Amino acid sequence: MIINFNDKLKEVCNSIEIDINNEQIEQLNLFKELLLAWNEKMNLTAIVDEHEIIAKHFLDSMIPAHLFSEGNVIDVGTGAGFPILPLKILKPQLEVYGLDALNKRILFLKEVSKELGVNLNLIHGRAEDYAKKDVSRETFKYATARAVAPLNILAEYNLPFLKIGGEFIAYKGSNYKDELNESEKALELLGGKVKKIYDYKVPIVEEDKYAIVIEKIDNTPTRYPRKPGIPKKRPL
Ligand SMILES: C[S@@+](CC[C@H](N)C(=O)[O-])C[C@H]1O[C@@H](n2cnc3c(N)ncnc32)[C@H](O)[C@@H]1O
Repeated sequence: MIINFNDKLKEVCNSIEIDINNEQIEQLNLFKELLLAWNEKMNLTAIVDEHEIIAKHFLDSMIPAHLFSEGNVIDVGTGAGFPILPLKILKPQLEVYGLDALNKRILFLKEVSKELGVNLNLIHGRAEDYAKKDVSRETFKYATARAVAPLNILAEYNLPFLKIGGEFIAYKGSNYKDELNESEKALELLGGKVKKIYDYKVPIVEEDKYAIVIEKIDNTPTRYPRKPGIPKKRPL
């Protein structure tokens, strides 16, 4: 099977009614090339097959882009930049932040954003620490997370960053219903409420995915997030 990346990018953008121009297509291509090249030297992603990288990283990150309008977004556990970098390329009006506990991934993203000419703010640190800081606490319109932790843990990482009315958009797989059931208490404690669930299929791999949109309806009590490691060890 031969996949034409550019055709897939156009197809996906067409289906979500977002315009994509040649410059954006070039940026996504360059990002893919840099990811493939750097991944040979350091562990950026466990997925190595190019078709899977296109589908599971790029297209999966892009399809929910229409859920974002404008404002600032923090991607918690951004890793090699998914979903935040494809989102920024598709929606340049977003002010984007990528946070990760692993510095080598942040260094990779510094290099990529420089090469692409994209303004991506990068923070090396843990969500539990960064969400306590005045500069970041309850200051974001959107928070995202993909492949980082189950939803009850993610809620404690992400909801403290949001201002009231903001949205946490969690990229999830078919296990999302169980994760949602186990997150009821966490959402209530942290000031979140499920607003909608957007379901989609990732082309090429034909995988069912779900973007869970959780609205921040109340301030998060200052005791959350708890100390680094505690949300994972003792989920709410
Ligand atoms: C499996 S990777 C996923 C990366 C990317 N979001 C994706 O979808 O490809 C998970 C990332 O989350 C980061 N991470 C996990 N817990 C974190 C925390 N508490 N604070 C910041 N980063 C965290 C890890 O360092 C890792 O880079």
